[in-house]
Amino acid sequence: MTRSPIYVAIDTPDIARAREIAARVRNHVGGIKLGLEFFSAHGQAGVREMAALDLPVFLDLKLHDIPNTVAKAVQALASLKPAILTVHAAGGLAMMEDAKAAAPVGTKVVAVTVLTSLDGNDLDSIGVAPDTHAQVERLTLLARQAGLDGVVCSGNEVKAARKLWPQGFFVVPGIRPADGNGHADQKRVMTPRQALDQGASILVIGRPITQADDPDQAARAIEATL
Ligand SMILES: O=C(O)c1cc(=O)[nH]c(=O)n1[C@@H]1O[C@H](COP(=O)(O)O)[C@@H](O)[C@H]1O
Repeated sequence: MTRSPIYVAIDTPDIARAREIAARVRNHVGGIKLGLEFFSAHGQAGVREMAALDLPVFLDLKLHDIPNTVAKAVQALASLKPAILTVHAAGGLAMMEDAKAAAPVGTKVVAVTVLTSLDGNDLDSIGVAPDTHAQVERLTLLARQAGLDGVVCSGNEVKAARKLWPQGFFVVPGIRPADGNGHADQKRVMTPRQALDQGASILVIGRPITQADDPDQAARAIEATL
């Protein structure tokens, strides 16, 4: 049986709730994603507890600092052996190279390009040319040059990015089912089916599953569209 491409983003500081969601959706997802909210509340002990549920763990800490600091942080996380670990591509080439060198064998290190919560106006406001496509493409090439495994981008850019890096691993968040209500803080969104068709390797889906009355049913319904 091939694994589902869905990683469910378990964004909660409540570990009992995190365990409950993971247990309920486990047959309809390929893994769980633990990010800043969960890690800030529970740290490595919490990640180990969730890893005991025996689903691949995507540790999304979006590391972004000078190369030495990021490399040492990756070393400090290495014993967790996450399936996937994130850094920010905007940290630059040397930071990404050093992050990859410090990561355990078997951990995919992927770089966040342009957050899915940003649009062209947001890029302009931080002094970056207001073209999300061009910026994603540029950072994808940089991540490739650094020897990373892939990048994180929205479904809108994944086709163009994959063209630049056919063997890359493409993580796509900002996923909203067609019948869902509201994008919340996400600006560049796409349906699960479209994102896969455009070249996503995996889909990161949080609130459409975790905030549903029945997370298992929500995951199942999304899986049925794939
Ligand atoms: O790296 C990520 O996973 C990520 C990158 C990005 O550009 N946008 C983005 O939303 N994410 C993460 O994907 C998840 C999206 O959650 P929902 O909007 O609830 O589906 C969150 O855990 C975010 O931290």
